[in-house]
Amino acid sequence: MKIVADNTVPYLKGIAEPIAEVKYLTSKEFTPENIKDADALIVRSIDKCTRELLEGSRVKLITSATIGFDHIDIRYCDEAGITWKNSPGCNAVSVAQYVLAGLITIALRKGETLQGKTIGIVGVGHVGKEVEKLCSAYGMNVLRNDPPRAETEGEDGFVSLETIAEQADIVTFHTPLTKEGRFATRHLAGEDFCGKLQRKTWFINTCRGAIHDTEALLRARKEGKISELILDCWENEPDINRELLAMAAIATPHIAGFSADGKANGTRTCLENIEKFFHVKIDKIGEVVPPAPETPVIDLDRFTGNRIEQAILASFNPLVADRALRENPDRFEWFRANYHHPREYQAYTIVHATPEEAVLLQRLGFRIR
Ligand SMILES: NC(=O)C1=CN([C@@H]2O[C@H](COP(=O)(O)OP(=O)(O)OC[C@H]3O[C@@H](n4cnc5c(N)ncnc54)[C@H](O)[C@@H]3O)[C@@H](O)[C@H]2O)C=CC1
Ligand SMILES: O=C(O)C(=O)[C@H](O)COP(=O)(O)O
Repeated sequence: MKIVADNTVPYLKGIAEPIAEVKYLTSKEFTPENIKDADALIVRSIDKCTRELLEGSRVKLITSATIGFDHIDIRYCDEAGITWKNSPGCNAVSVAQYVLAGLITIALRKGETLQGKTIGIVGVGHVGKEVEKLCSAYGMNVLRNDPPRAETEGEDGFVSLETIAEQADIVTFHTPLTKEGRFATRHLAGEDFCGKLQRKTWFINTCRGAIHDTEALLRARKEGKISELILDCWENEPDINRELLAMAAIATPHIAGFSADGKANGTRTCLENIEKFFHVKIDKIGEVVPPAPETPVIDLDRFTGNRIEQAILASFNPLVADRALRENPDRFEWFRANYHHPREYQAYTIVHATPEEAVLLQRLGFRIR
């Protein structure tokens, strides 16, 4: 069997080699010529799996180490008999931890507390549910919007997008990017939505750039309808809008889902998909694990104030990627390919927590000693 894999999928090299010939390519090298004799492709969101790439190839399976699959032309794949798979939920916790870290960063900067603020979550799937878990545990009120779920499960527990615009202090988007159908999300955060914002909203996009309309966002920010922007996803990545970058409170190069844990989950899922599809056994899958954190113990006595918040930011601080991107916006994709993947809370043990601190930190996912 022959596998062609993106050479920036972490923890993959050497794992499938016992059962397949594996060729590693950069995203640019994903050309019809280079993939034509592959049985399976292991891809990331930067590898566009289009008709142009796939037509005439012998590819039978495309497996993406990502949650999103808007880079795969699924209509063409279905037509051509190519099975495609994403990695549902692989980095959902990572995105939720990014959102909480971003909110804490801004709250500390403004001298405000998040407790008691209302966050509106648009799209309550794998990621949205994790965001809800963390924000509720941290003491925030949650409004949930998910029309496809409301339609199948009933309206209870869900509100309209209009209610979110009017009542939420913070709005965070966690939908897939879809361009057609009743629930299409392209430019969901456009003129209409931004026009309805009532509360000098903090706006977060960590799903896909095109769910917001850049011009509408810029206008809402200038008019004060949006007071804080946390942007991980941008229209036209990697060529991002520089004015929006300058206006964002936190700006990162699409790394919200880039925890080491999430990356390992994505890689493992791809390998499991290959096992199932080709009826093979990849013995080394168990070796796909994230490395231990450099400092696995977080001592709260190290911090003079805001000890819980400082512990959270010690595990992941979005300002590191933010500063790098602002200094070199042209290196958007380079930062993503050369990112130092942080571990999630579960990899850290907290010491010297008071009983109250321990309860909250444990609820967020940290270990306590
Ligand atoms: N920045 C990053 O690094 C990452 C970004 N993502 C993005 O986040 C997206 C969501 O991920 P998951 O939660 O795992 O997906 P999911 O499929 O588990 O959940 C998406 C939810 O959005 C809902 N939805 C669909 N259309 C909607 C609409 N018009 N309005 C409101 N809700 C709508 C769906 O019903 C579903 O419950 C992914 O498709 C991906 O594009 C995911 C991981 C990392
Ligand atoms: O999982 C997704 O969906 C994402 O957006 C990923 O975090 C993007 O990961 P890469 O495709 O850049 O590896």
